[in-house]
Amino acid sequence: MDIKSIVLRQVKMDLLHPFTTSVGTEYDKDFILVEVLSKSGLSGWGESVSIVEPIYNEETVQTNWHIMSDFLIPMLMKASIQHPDDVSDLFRPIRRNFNAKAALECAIWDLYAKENSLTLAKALGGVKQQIEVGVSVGIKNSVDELLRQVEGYVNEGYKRIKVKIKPEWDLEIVKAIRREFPQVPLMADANCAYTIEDIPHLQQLDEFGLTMIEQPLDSDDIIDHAKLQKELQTPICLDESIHTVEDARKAIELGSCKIINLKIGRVGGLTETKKIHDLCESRGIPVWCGGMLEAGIGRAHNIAITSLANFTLPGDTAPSSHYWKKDIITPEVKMKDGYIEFPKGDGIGYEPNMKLIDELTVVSRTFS
Ligand SMILES: O=C(O)CCC(=O)c1ccccc1C(=O)O
Ligand SMILES: [Mg+2]
Repeated sequence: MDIKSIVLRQVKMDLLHPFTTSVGTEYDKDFILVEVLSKSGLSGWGESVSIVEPIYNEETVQTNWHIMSDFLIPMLMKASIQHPDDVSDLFRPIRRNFNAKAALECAIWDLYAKENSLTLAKALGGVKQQIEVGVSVGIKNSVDELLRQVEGYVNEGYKRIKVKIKPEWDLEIVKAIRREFPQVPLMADANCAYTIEDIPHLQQLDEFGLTMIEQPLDSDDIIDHAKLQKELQTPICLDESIHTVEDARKAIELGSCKIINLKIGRVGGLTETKKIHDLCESRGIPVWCGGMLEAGIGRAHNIAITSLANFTLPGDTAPSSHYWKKDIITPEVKMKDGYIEFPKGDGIGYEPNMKLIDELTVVSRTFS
């Protein structure tokens, strides 16, 4: 693969609705778009999931800009890349910084698929034709506000509802949702809001038939997750704790989870995502694709990876209109009866809307 230049753009978009989790509220999104241009005249695109504050993980837009500009891009420009799988090996000397690595690696994957006239899903070894879509519902000001939103999502056809929980916003809301929607596939995501002292409290969730509880305990604690899982009927799904295939292996062997949420950004790219997917498949652990409120480019990568066989649970891959007045790709991602169809075009299969991207760009830098 012959890389001619790489463009970083920091863009800013307003979210249609603020999104609140146990760690904070996002009103808008500043994030980095990566464009890798080849000598053959094609462009591959990637999007970093980092936000301005280091509250989901330790990375931010600024740390990404630094790590990409000063380390990762110089490495890429010097290397000879035969296949996108080479990129994660190339980046290995740089510790962590998973979101930064993933944004570049995703752009290389898109470029590779385009150079070989393949959809990204096909290039990744995907087999599915359409994907089931779930929705992640943030913390609200009142139970009634939450219930009316859930009702709207159920009517729109989402295949699974995920609610954000934290102490004081958990048992009451799950109970209220179950009362009105006894059958809806329901799960809860705590974003690390509990401790091992909360075992008796969390056990009270067992009676509501949740498909899983996502990341109840701290991000770097798979030991206590294993203790908790032994005391809970509800399956634990890990999100923040899993960055590598080795993390996944250890968590599975300890019994820290029964399901894994895969986020391309959190694990440093598509190659590592595939490795974790394959490991989970061989150990009987289902996976699903998480979301980080991505704009269209990141969303397109999420859709492509969800085509792999062991993504058997609905993902947080809601359509563009759930997040944005206008998305940065054409066509926008659409959902019909709770499904997203895969795009047919090469690579990510959606075209970046360059006019809109230029309008939203705060700063850009070209490396050649
Ligand atoms: O993109 C989406 O719709 C999922 C939103 C979501 O749950 C989330 C959004 C930002 C940061 C962390 C998470 C999470 O899954 O924990
Ligand atoms: Mg989560």
